[in-house]
Amino acid sequence: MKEIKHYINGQYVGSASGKLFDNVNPANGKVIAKVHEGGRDEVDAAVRAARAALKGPWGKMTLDERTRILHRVADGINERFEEFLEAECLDTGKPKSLASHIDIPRGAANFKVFADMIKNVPTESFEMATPDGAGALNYAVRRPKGVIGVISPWNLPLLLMTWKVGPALACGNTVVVKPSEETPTTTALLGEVMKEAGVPDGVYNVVHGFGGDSAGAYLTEHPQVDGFTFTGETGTGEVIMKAAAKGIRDISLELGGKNAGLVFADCDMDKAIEGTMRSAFANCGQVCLGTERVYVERSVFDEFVGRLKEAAEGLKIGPPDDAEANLGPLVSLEHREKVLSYYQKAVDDGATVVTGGGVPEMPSELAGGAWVEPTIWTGLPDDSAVVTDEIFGPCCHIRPFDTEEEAIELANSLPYGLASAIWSENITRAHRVAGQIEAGIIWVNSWFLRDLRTPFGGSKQSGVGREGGVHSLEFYTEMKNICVKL
Ligand SMILES: NC(=O)C1=CN([C@@H]2O[C@H](COP(=O)(O)OP(=O)(O)OC[C@H]3O[C@@H](n4cnc5c(N)ncnc54)[C@H](O)[C@@H]3O)[C@@H](O)[C@H]2O)C=CC1
Ligand SMILES: O=C(O)/C=C/C=C(\O)C(=O)O
Repeated sequence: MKEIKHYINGQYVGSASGKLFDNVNPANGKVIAKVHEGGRDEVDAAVRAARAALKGPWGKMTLDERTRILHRVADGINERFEEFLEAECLDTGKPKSLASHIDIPRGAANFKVFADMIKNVPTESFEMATPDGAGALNYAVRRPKGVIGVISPWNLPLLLMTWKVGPALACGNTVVVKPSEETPTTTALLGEVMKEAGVPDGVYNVVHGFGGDSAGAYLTEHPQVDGFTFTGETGTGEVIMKAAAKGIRDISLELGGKNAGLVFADCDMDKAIEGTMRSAFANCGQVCLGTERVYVERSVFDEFVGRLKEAAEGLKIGPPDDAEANLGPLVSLEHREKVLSYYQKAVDDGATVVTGGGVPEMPSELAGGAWVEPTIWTGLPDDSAVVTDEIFGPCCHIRPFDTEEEAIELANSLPYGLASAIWSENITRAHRVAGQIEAGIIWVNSWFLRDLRTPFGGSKQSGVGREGGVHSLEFYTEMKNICVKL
């Protein structure tokens, strides 16, 4: 059986404890690899290697050399595209048609975009007057923050891990990555690409394991890590924030959401259906930006519900290699338990199940997989947990509204504030509503249209800080002002 090891100081190494855990293919429930579980020793070795590399060749490299190497990392991912694709789809079960358009290309782009950005974004300077009339000149310079702890989730494993590692390395930091225990493979494979691209040993380190009382917690408790970037559940974000408080380490947190889609009667209905379909069901609903609450203006409510039902029933459920499949399994049987508990709760709370609500019948070779039906509900009270909790499955609840004010109030009614999608052809209304939604990311007549230069992150309990564009540079560098008296 294949073993997945840590990548520390440029070498693949096993755990001193000899502890291994299973890496399971969620499409059929079969074990595909054994993964080494990191303990404090491995985390400590990785952090030490990262710290040494800061002082070594990486820290001494010119910006030109560093960014050329990061371009080679991106090229290396693209050259091994099929290998990354296969690995990502085995770990997650997601359709290859999806991962080949989103996950793997973005994994490569995350290195190129931030390598180019750090070379081109200027810093500030201010001339000032002084009492002696000679004046002074202030100018800011960026310096790497140091060793960054990267804790990444399982829903878009390569995409979200490199979304952090790309800018961190571009800014001259070194990293220790703790990928999700569910999806370790592409993070491990990236070590080979780093080596081939000429990234010095110790710059990119990976320690596998779980969160609490395992590699994740040991990393956040390690005093020699200078900052943490995390994507995942809000509760985990709180735990990481507490750990980072010791030693006053910086954090960037991209957390849960329960995102609202607002469909106005003046929308282009074809676009609204297509966009809501993607936002509710893409990646089997396992996207933090996804729409789990849909509010539809009453006059088009029945039409919208009918058309979304028809579209959801047209989804093809299947394994990664099925070229026609557009809905894979959930990431694990454990996660399916969580999603199915909400499917049951919806029924208990009096929902009308418009479509789905259960487990699809799959051929015998896939019967052990984490499959669920895409599901739509109407008729739930606003305080049902199905409407207030992040489910992270292929499902949404649709509720009518009567006025713009009511739609805005409903959208803002939860403690989350990650993303929202507004569907209206009245551009004045769209701007007006967008300005009032309490969320970090608003799409108008689109969803998941991503420009990597834009600020990305959540408000309220959906996150702390922004990454993307210059905001990534802000987080991954220390800005220093130098004031020169003339
Ligand atoms: N992209 C997102 O916004 C994601 C949201 N979620 C949400 O979270 C729910 C639970 O899924 P999980 O995989 O358990 O999410 P999680 O937030 O616990 O896991 C994400 C990462 O954090 C690590 N982690 C967990 N506890 C930690 C700790 N105490 N210290 C350091 N690292 C820790 C995990 O090992 C993993 O690498 C999902 O059902 C979904 O609702 C999960 C994954 C991604
Ligand atoms: O950076 C992106 O384009 C996608 C981000 C998605 C998430 O952060 C998520 O699903 O957690």
